[in-house]
Order: sequence, then C-alpha cells, then structure tokens
Amino acid sequence: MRTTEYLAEIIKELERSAGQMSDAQAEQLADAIVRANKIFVAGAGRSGLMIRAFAMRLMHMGYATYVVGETVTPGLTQDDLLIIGSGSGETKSLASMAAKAKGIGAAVAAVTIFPESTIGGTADVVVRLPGAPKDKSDGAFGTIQPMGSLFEQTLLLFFDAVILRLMASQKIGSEAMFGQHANLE
Ligand SMILES: O=C([C@H](O)CO)[C@H](O)[C@H](O)COP(=O)(O)O
Repeated sequence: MRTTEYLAEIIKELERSAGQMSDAQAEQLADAIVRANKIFVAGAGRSGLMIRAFAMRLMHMGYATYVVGETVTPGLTQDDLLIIGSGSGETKSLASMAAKAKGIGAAVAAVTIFPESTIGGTADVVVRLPGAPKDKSDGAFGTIQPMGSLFEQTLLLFFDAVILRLMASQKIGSEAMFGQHANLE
C-alpha cells in the first residue's frame, strides 16, 4: 500500500474506535477533573506523550496540572486526582503509583484498553478505549498498526474530546486558553 492508503486505513480504525467509547465513562472523568484540587497525569512511553499533551490543555484551561516525574511536580494529596493512561493497564511503575495514590486517599482515573487490569482495578474512574496492547498487535484487535499505536492515537483524540467537553461546560474559550500558553518558547 502507499503511505496515503495506510493513512486512510488509520483514519478508518480511529472512526471505528470512536464508536466504541462510552460517554458515561467520559463524563465520570470530566466530573473527577472538575472536582479535583490538583490534577496529576502519568503514563509511560508513547502513552505518556499523549497524556502530557492532555496536561498542557488542562493547564491552558486553568487547572493546576502536573506531570508525574517532572522536577517541579509537588506532592499528591487526598484532594487531588491522578489520571493514568496505560494501554495494557499493567505497566509496573504506573500500577505501583496508582496503589500509592489510593493509599494517600487521592482519586485515581485510568484510561486503558483493559478495565480489569491491575491499574483499572485500582482506579475509581475507568475509561475503556479500544486498541491493541503493545505485545499483541497481531490483527486480532482490528488494527494494522504496530504495538499500541491505535490506543495511543485514540488516547490523544479522546483527551482532546474531553477538553472540548470541559470548555463547553466551564465556558472557557480558545482565546482565554491561549492567554495561558507558554510565552517563553
Ligand atoms: O511506548 C509504548 C509502546 O510504544 C507501545 O506502543 C507504550 O505506550 C509504553 O510502553 C507504555 O505501555 P502501556 O502502559 O501499556 O500504555
């Protein structure tokens, strides 16, 4: 296939994925974000890149948002929310982070392919997204893409949809958000 044909196939996969998501689960995540004092996000590898993009938009909206592991990230408290993006739901560092956050009394949200995973089972709010886990992308999960690519793309688009949902409910527009954007870049 040509590159543009692969791209068309990826877009078809994403359209199929969109039809498999739950609005009720998305609402639970949006509610948890609005209720939280501070929001922490965590993810490994490519899933981590996608959740960092989400953190930036939450910051643009005025939410106190931190990426776990950054030098300036403060401590988590019981009034806070930890959002983890993990396709497998089994990434060890994230599973232990979720357990620690629960021990502190914070709310934990997981966005994952597998709600029954270790991280999904620990979380208070679970959003299931379609996709193939990184070690089993053999066609059985309806994707031609390698490893966790479909999940990771879906994660980015899902988070952008959550941002639009929050912008509407909190009545915050793009111009106000741009006012929060980094001016030292
Ligand atoms: O980077 C990744 C890999 O490229 C899969 O496509 C994963 O996102 C990373 O290994 C984290 O895995 P999950 O926690 O299962 O998302």
